[in-house]
Amino acid sequence: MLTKTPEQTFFVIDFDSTFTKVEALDVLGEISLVGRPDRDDALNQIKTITDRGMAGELSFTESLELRLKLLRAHRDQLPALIETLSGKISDSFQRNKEFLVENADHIYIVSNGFREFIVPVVASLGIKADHVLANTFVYDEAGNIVDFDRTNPLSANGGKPQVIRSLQLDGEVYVIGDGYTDYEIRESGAAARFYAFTENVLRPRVVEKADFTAPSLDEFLYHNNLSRSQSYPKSRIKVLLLENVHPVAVQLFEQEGFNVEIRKGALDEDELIEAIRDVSILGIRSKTNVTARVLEHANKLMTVGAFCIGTNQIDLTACTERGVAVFNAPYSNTRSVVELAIGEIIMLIRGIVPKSNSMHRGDWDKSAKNSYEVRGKKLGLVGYGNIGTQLSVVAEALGMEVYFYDIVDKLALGNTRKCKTLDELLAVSDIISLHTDGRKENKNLIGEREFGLMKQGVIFLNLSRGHIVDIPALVNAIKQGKVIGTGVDVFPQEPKTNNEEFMSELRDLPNVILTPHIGGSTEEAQANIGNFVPAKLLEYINNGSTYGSVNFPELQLPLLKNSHRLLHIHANVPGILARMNNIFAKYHINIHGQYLKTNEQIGYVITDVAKEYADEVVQELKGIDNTIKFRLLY
Ligand SMILES: NC(=O)C1=CN([C@@H]2O[C@H](COP(=O)(O)OP(=O)(O)OC[C@H]3O[C@@H](n4cnc5c(N)ncnc54)[C@H](O)[C@@H]3O)[C@@H](O)[C@H]2O)C=CC1
Ligand SMILES: O=C(O)CCC(=O)C(=O)O
Repeated sequence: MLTKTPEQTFFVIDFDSTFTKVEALDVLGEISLVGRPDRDDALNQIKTITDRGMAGELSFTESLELRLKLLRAHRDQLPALIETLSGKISDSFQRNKEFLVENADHIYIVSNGFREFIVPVVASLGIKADHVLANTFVYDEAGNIVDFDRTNPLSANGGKPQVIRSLQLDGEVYVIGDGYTDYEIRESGAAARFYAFTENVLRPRVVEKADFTAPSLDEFLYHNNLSRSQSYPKSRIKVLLLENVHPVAVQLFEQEGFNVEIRKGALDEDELIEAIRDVSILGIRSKTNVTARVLEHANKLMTVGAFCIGTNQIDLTACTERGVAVFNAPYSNTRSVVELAIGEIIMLIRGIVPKSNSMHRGDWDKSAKNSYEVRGKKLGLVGYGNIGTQLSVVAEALGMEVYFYDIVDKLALGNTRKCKTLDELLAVSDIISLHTDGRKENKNLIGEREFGLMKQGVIFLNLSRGHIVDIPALVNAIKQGKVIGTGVDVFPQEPKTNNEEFMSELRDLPNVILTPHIGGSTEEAQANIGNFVPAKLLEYINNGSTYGSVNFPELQLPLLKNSHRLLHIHANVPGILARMNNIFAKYHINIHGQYLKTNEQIGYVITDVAKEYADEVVQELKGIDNTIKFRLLY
């Protein structure tokens, strides 16, 4: 917390890699050296000199001299530099423009860079030109940048403390920067605190020396209890992404300023318990089980994103009881599964797998025996949801007769025929493909009895969930020739990572295509999911919206404007809304908007209120019996 009021505190901010994400002279080099044959070499040299300067191997003046010589820059190139840098302002600075504008009298940019580009870039966030302390270029008559003003203390080592002292600021000085020269201000006594800014670059030597680390400006503002755009700094919110989710998801969370940890494989229950303790947002795919036991240790968990369709790996009831909202991607990979199913059906009905295998052994067996077209064959779909329906459309386009069975009464698309019972579907189909969801009741949905009902020589596919098929029964049916072609993508036990061996009785059986749960693993599907799920999670975190949640009452909320948003999750018992509104009435709170939605387990109440209210309001809302979780957003 600030020991002095903001009026008595001055904020000194570094420019390169702090206010902006980049080092300006590197960017200038990319512009000024365009078309030069030695461009790459010169850019590398510039970077090396910068690093040597930072490591103390060169004096700052020397490093500047050398870099300017290599840059061979011209005054006319500065507008392009300014434009590029303006697009590279650090995210947390952009988010907190209001703070910067409101406190402009107390903010100084102190940099070893150059005023010519710093002033216009920082002006866009309200920083005053006379509060920018930096070097200036010297040009020749033709406008070439040939030198720098050597009388400026910032062109030499130790310049920053010197210029800050010369300002004679009447109050405490807090420095925010990424470099050693920023720490030197504090070391020299010219500042009371140094915050190592690590949003763009983390220099261990600097972090080690800092009084505090600020992964973002939000963190600095939160730490000092100053006005900010985020009620709680995102850098304090930990996101754990498992099972190799697409990099675009990582990028989306990082852009928002979250603290993101990624792991390639799935975690077992004990590993997840260990990893989840301080996690607020968890991202998984199909192999990580989020059990009630895991949730007991997940005190900070707000939301889980299943980067896939199936959510049977998540104990949804336990999540709801604990106020954890779960989201998935119900459509993003459906097309990929459909394409794989169609491909496999054709390969299996033609017996391509054994033919290809014998070719690899050098055998040439050109024959039409047991090879068929799909046209006119009866395809039976068990489960007529998002995948089943798409598959029916594509299969009909190939001339197949499609039948389906679903426990819910579904509209038949095209010429598809609805079967009244599973038995009816099993008996009529030449090819059977499973597309039910993974609910527990579907365990061993297809077993000995069901294989017995199928036609002799049926083709059988399971690309849905492993536990839906009794594997020994399937193995039997294959061995007895009942099933003559099989495609299986999902298994009751799947390896957690690519390093584990796949164990199954289905290995080494004839005309069986085994795939490692990759029905939805295409570049397109994974990129779609990588964008879709974070968007849902961010809407929930930033706005409270639960639209598309698989376990929470769905609320699509308006954007928050000039209000504070109070989010109250409670067990669905009578009287909670009345108790909340009594508290609002007691404290004369002006309500801007209120939204309530319940499901069997919980109620979710969002109240937008005027920004000024007593601290006790939040405490009393949290204290209502049966409250599960409370959050405040602004
Ligand atoms: N192999 C892979 O990589 C992928 C697998 N999947 C899995 O595919 C399956 C289907 O996905 P979607 O079509 O998106 O799901 P969905 O939820 O849209 O459709 C499932 C359908 O199955 C029906 N159903 C449930 N139990 C049934 C039963 N016992 N008998 C008949 N119908 C039943 C439901 O009423 C629903 O219409 C899911 O299990 C999903 O997890 C999804 C994507 C990728
Ligand atoms: O890609 C994955 O990890 C799982 C795909 C899947 O089974 C699903 O989307 O339900």
